[in-house]
Amino acid sequence: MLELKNVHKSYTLGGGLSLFGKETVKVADQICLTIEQGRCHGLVGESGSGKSTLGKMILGLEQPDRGEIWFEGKNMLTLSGRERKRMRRKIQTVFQDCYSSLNPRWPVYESVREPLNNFERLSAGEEKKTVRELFAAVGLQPEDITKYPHQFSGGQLQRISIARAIALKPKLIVLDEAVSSLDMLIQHQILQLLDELKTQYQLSYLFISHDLMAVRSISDQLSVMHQGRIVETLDGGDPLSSMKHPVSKQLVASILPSQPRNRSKPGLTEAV
Ligand SMILES: Nc1ncnc2c1ncn2[C@@H]1O[C@H](COP(=O)(O)OP(=O)(O)OP(=O)(O)O)[C@@H](O)[C@H]1O
Repeated sequence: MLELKNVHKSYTLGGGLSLFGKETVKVADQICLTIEQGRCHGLVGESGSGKSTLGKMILGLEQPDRGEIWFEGKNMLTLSGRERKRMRRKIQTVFQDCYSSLNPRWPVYESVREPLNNFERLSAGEEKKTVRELFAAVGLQPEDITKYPHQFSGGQLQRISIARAIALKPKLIVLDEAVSSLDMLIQHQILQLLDELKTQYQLSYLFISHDLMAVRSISDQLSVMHQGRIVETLDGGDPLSSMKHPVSKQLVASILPSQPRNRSKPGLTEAV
């Protein structure tokens, strides 16, 4: 359903006035990645490895320097503006910071209806009914729609961000650190909700996180990123025991086991 073919992206750091001149950083290097319909592809890697940039290129918020991004049989990078807009509604996102998608001065109803208002022609009554249904789908009460963001907990706000993301019945959702700011229990509940919605709406996810355990718990496939490259992709089985690349093993080693005595020592960097 989504396929990235040999995608490259670099950023040039340092302006013309910089004492150190310009430096080019590769954030996507020969990226090939496939996400099938109804499946969750997890993307894990250390901070700065290029995960978010990859998500932004899929969302059309950043342009690759080279390569192709195919979605439902069309190369997104060669579409006309109108066609791209039509396709883009099928790819939505949920970020870590739910405040960025929810206007603190609006009742949450306004934030969730915004995409419907932009893309669908619904009457006021239909719109309200749809928003109420979306709230129920993410486990919130229909009467919550009149409240403001400050009246919700972090977990409830993330449910509202998810309601907004599924409002246009997308095919793919890019979840960028979507559960990272939540405590373990709420994280578990949101992951469970995402899993249920995946089945209910036949959704595909790109689930980006630095948290290997969260990625492992929801993903059907898992890729490890390091310095702009995908160094390993695992499909099926327990990724923790099948990982072979030194970077992946280092990620596994960095998970704190419940018994401190069993913690492995980090320090695989020299093998990378
Ligand atoms: N707009 C930009 N201009 C210049 N450099 C950028 C820009 N966006 C990201 N970068 C750099 O690109 C690299 C990859 O960033 P990116 O946010 O994609 O990594 P990440 O793996 O998602 O990290 P994190 O887990 O910390 O969010 C980093 O070195 C970052 O500083």
